[in-house]
Amino acid sequence: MYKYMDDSFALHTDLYQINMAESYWEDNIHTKNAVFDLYFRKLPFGNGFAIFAGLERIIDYLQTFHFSESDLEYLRELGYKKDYIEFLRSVRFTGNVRAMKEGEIVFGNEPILRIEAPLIEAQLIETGLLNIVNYHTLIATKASRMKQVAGDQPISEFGTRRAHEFDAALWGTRAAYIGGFSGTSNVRAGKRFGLPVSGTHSHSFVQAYRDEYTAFHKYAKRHKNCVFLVDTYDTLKSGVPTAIEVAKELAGTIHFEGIRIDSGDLAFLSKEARKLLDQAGFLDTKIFASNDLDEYTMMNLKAQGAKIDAWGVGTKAITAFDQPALGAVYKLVSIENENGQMIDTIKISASPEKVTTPGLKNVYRIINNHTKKSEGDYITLSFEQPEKEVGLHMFHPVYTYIGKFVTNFTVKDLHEDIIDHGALVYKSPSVQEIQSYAQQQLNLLWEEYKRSLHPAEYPVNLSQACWDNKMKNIEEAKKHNRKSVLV
Ligand SMILES: Nc1ncnc2c1ncn2[C@@H]1O[C@H](COP(=O)(O)OP(=O)(O)OP(=O)(O)O)[C@@H](O)[C@H]1O
Ligand SMILES: O=P(O)(O)OC[C@H]1O[C@H](OP(=O)(O)OP(=O)(O)O)[C@H](O)[C@@H]1O
Ligand SMILES: O=C(O)c1cccnc1
Repeated sequence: MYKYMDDSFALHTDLYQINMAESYWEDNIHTKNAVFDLYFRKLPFGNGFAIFAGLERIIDYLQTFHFSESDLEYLRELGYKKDYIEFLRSVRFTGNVRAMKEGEIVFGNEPILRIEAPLIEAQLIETGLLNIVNYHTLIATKASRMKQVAGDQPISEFGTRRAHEFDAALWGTRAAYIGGFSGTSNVRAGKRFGLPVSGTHSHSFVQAYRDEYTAFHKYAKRHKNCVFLVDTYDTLKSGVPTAIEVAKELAGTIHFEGIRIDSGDLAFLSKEARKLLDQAGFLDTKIFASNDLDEYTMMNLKAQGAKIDAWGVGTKAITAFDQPALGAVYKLVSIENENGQMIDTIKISASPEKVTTPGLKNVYRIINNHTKKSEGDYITLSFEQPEKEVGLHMFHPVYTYIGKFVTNFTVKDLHEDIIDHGALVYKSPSVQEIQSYAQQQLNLLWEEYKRSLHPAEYPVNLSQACWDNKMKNIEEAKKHNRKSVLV
């Protein structure tokens, strides 16, 4: 139907990247070494932290990066010249990637990924990287807010039908699992990522058999573990009593795992349903709740004493309903000059939080040996060795008078080597490992940073050298550009 095959991700980018790349190539600066930082500025959902996700997909994207024949043909049709197109044919990602592990707890203004690569390569991958990190990290973070409320109770991911198309459903499900969900209803995600899959049944199933008694019996005939949906007609007068009746009739042949309530007053109905189940002797039969749930409704239901044991969450998690974008950015922080030396670069802005932090940098988590809790994150220039310091002066990067002197600490380098000169040097963990890594890392945080409402601001500090370098770059940028917006 369409003229071209969709057979690579190289054109999954903005046109301006292809145009800038052409100028770099024409000007013969395309092979200059460049360093870009990928980070977001502001935590989403008013949360006190975010959970990084998406690295596995990034690795795949970078490892397979190439322009296919149909990509090149299309670029020819758009009017790009033959010599540039011939050059693009050979482009692969040959640079270095240092990144946080998936499941890492991450905060604003710290590089999640650091790309060091020939300028043209680093430029061409910007849009793809941001597209991945922005969505995966947003969903993992949203899911973790719900997990905070659910505690030990399982949350099933039900969102595929409401997600923004196929990719978002598949990878969003994975991200939700990383954030703490217990499994998914998406069978493809189960197959692809090894996620636990589970399911109940729908209202249409009951409607198809007309009455609940027949529907539950038919379901039980082929399925040992039964969670009956009880709200098709009347939850307390019909759904729950019928589920109990069928479970009693089939005692010994099925496991009456639970009932699901999907409408009405979930607090009231779950409490009444619990009474009915207990009276019938089904003390271990669980009550599942679903229906447009999010962390606020879940918290409220708990506060009302709802007798809910497990949650099904779709729309509000998979679409990051209350904040649809993370706003991660990708900024050039250093580039090779005509003499082959790396020079730092800066983007100035009137708002201090938008001024970039120049230089090749590392990010460390400073863990207090006594409390085993994090004192904050510490961004240094790459030559610094904070692990060798006896004390660190950690201060706010904008309000520099806010600070502390930290001793007796352990330094955790938050970046791992992922790709080295184009070669993969990192083995992606399983999603289960990533999920438990995220939960473990949260233990490093004081509760003040983890509460879902008005959390305290976690310190993300610059080392003195990094801060001095930033100030020097600001001064130089002002000198070189008299029209600078910064006065
Ligand atoms: N006790 C409760 N406290 C707070 N929110 C609740 C409570 N019970 C249900 N909700 C939430 O209220 C929202 C709307 O539920 P409501 O009962 O108005 O519609 P509904 O049950 O979906 O109706 P429908 O029958 O059309 O599906 C849902 O997000 C649901 O999760
Ligand atoms: O409410 P969400 O958090 O988005 O979770 C997904 C919803 O999808 C289903 O409803 P739907 O009305 O689509 O189908 P059903 O007939 O199975 O209830 C399910 O019952 C959930 O309510
Ligand atoms: O298994 C379920 O109960 C389910 C799956 C997807 C959407 N809503 C419910």
